[in-house]
Order: sequence, then C-alpha cells, then structure tokens
Amino acid sequence: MKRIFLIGYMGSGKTTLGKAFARAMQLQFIDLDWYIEERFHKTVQELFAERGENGFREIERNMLHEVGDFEDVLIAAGGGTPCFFDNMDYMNSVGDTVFLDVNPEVLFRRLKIAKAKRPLLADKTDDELMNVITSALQKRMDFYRQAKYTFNAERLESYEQIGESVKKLKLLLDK
Ligand SMILES: Nc1ncnc2c1ncn2[C@@H]1O[C@H](COP(=O)(O)OP(=O)(O)O)[C@@H](O)[C@H]1O
Ligand SMILES: O=C(O)C1=C[C@@H](OP(=O)(O)O)[C@@H](O)[C@H](O)C1
Ligand SMILES: [Mg+2]
Repeated sequence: MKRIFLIGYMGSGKTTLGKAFARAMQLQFIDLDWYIEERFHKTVQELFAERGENGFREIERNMLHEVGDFEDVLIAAGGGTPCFFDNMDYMNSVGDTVFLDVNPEVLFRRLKIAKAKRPLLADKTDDELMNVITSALQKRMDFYRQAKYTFNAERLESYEQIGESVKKLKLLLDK
C-alpha cells in the first residue's frame, strides 16, 4: 500500500508533478485544494473570503485527515498544509512525504503568472510577491524540512521536463 504526500511552497509543482507522477505510478491522484473545493462547492478564494485563513485551515486539516485514510494515493497538499496544527506529523505518520524544493527566483517566475487563484498572493505587486515568497519560505522551511524526502522540482516547464522529473522522483522513492 502506498500513500505519498507532496508538500512545498505555492508554485513548487505539487499539483503538476503530482498528477503526472500518480499516473505513472498508477496511484489515485488527490489534490487537497481541489478535494476541498468539491466537498464545499466553493473555491479556495471563496473559502478564504468567507471564513478567513483560520477557517480555511480548519477545513484543510479535516479534509487532510479524510484523504489520509485513502490507500494507494498520491496527495498533493496545499502550500500551507504542513505548517498548521500537527499536519506534518500526521502526514509523516500515515505516509511518505516529499518536499518539493524550488528556489525563490523560480517560484517568483511561476507565481507571477499564476497568483490570481491564490488568495495569499493575488493582490501583490512584483516587489511584494518576492518579499512574501522569501519571508514565507523562512517561516515554513522548518516544517517542509521534516519531510522524509526532498526533491528538486525546478524543471517542470514542459511536457518533457515533467516526464524527466517523474522518472527522477520514482528513483528517489525506490531507494
Ligand atoms: N502545462 C504546463 N506547462 C508549463 N508550465 C507549467 C504547466 N503546468 C504548470 N506549470 C508550471 O509549474 C508551476 C507549478 O504549479 P503547481 O503545480 O500549480 O504548483 P503547486 O501545486 O505546488 O502550487 C506553475 O506555476 C507553472 O509555472
Ligand atoms: O501556501 C498556502 O498557504 C496556500 C497554498 C495553496 O495551494 P498551492 O500550494 O497548491 O498553491 C492553497 O492551499 C491556498 O491558496 C493557501
Ligand atoms: Mg496546487
């Protein structure tokens, strides 16, 4: 039985790599944000707006425990998931955890064009975005580092690169 969690900052590739990796490994793919959106019939932005970040984090923890019971799954967590409650310990206790490590410049380049659906970034200017990324990474790194594996996910910009990254991730987890 396999249960793998991908963790890492927004834009690190949890959804992109997770989807491709799950397909290659014949695992069910669950993106925690999408799971929440389906269960609540609301987008992540709507949940943040209606319940605040604290309300979202409560839901996120509850849904994490729901999907953490599933078997033969790859779960793409949200960027903040490991950093609240005992979520990181929980993921480590029920599965394998992989931290997708991506440097701030690459995150910035990705998030600049993909910030709109992310309530913590949506209204930021370029300068603010870089500051938010670097200061959040400082705070979150202690949690991300608790993952059982660390994987460099800086090469995800094309179909070919995603395929190569899938192969490398498989080698890492088979070790
Ligand atoms: N089909 C694609 N082609 C090129 N780049 C992509 C594609 N899909 C995702 N990416 C890049 O990978 C980044 C990672 O996004 P995503 O997987 O949503 O990260 P996360 O789930 O960790 O927040 C995207 O912001 C984008 O730059
Ligand atoms: O880092 C965070 O606090 C968040 C990351 C998002 O997921 P992605 O990392 O998949 O963008 C989503 O859960 C929410 O916008 C909050
Ligand atoms: Mg995602």
